[in-house]
Amino acid sequence: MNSDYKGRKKWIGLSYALNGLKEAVREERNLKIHLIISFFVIVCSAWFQITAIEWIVLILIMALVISLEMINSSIERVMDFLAPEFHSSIGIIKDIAAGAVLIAAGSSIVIGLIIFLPKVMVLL
Ligand SMILES: Nc1ncnc2c1ncn2[C@@H]1O[C@H](COP(=O)(O)OP(=O)(O)OP(=O)(O)O)[C@@H](O)[C@H]1O
Repeated sequence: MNSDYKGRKKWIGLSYALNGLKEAVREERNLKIHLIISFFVIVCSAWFQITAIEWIVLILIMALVISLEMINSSIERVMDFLAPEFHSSIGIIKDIAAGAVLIAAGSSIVIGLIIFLPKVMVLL
């Protein structure tokens, strides 16, 4: 019975996580943009028949960007809920979270160029 409860709790936890994902996709504009870009990257990767290592690197960086964007959105909501007033400390907290997304997104552009630029050059 105890293990049955634990099993049910695990699935309930997963449904909460999926609910969070659904909410973020529905409400967060930047996340939608990241998802659309990721979709095009996947299509291009399949078209260029990239190697397994290249797939792994792209999947990791896309997952990092999307995850950080969700954490950034979560921090923004926490701050808006706890401290809706305008304050420079709140601004800095939000800016730092947005900076984390910027680092990952910037790295993803560099990785994309390293992988796809030589393949595109061959076509020209
Ligand atoms: N309460 C506040 N006090 C001070 N500055 C704030 C406050 N709320 C937002 N800001 C500033 O505005 C920026 C954007 O914050 P906002 O909560 O509007 O996020 P957003 O427009 O959804 O941004 P993002 O594009 O990162 O998702 C913050 O990074 C911060 O510099």
